[in-house]
Amino acid sequence: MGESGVPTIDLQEFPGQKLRRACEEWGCFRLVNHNISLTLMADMKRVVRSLLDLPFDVKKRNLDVIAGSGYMAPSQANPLYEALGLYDMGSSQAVETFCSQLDASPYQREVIEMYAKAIHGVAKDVARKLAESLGLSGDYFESWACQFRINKYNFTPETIGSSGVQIHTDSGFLTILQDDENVGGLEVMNPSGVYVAVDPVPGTLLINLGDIATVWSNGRFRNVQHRVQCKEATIRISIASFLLAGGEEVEAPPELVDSEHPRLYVPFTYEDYRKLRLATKLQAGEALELKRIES
Ligand SMILES: O=C(O)CCC(=O)C(=O)O
Ligand SMILES: [Fe+2]
Repeated sequence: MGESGVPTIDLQEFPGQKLRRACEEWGCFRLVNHNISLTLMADMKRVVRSLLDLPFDVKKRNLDVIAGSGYMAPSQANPLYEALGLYDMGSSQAVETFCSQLDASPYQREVIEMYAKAIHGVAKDVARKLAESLGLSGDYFESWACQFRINKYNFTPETIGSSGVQIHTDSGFLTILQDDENVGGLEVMNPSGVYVAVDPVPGTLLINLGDIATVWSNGRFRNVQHRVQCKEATIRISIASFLLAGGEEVEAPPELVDSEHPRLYVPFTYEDYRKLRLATKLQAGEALELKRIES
């Protein structure tokens, strides 16, 4: 366990019970022994930083493919935050388009392609282990879409103490976060409902479960609320990869539904859910209440 109490999961062990508890109680955990090389993580961080340093006119060429998937400029809600994004990172065509929009060099393309492939693999591997921890086996996640977002926080001495990204849950199934290995600021809600700082641990990845994980597990897994606060006067960079959902309606597998665990949510498509979150501005998982089956 780290400073904040966030559980640590070793992907090379057979983490079944520990993994399940982490997902039920926290909805997040630190992943160690994940098979992404430290070199690739460091190379990717440098590439991402230089893309986010591009002029505004170039960054805004990174258009939405689905709502909110492209460039996000600093906004009234999150004035210190901007992001570039890519949908779907499992598609080499989409990776190619993203790189072309940003005039990425052949070297930068190569790093992005390698990282996208490797992280997509880890995302599916972790998802499979989550299912196994609930006693399920099978290829649920093979064709699920994966969104990629690189985040920059323009922190300065004047902004210390203010918000970097407001409280939210991630909307998809799970997120793999390569958080800034030097600059802290991420906070997650612990099982007692208190925000705790997640200090950087170089070489590891952080997994956050989102709203779709709660639906898919029929309420067993927690969609962790989190936020980013400015604590240091330094640019902060993070790389988020979101395993979202499949193209069909999202619903808990029948094995997770019985008389003691009646189905909690009406089946819905991820696309509809994403629109619902945007339209209602319910960003912290509350939109799920609108999908609950009345009991
Ligand atoms: O930058 C971070 O550490 C967190 C980013 C985040 O929560 C997100 O991209 O959804
Ligand atoms: Fe998030």
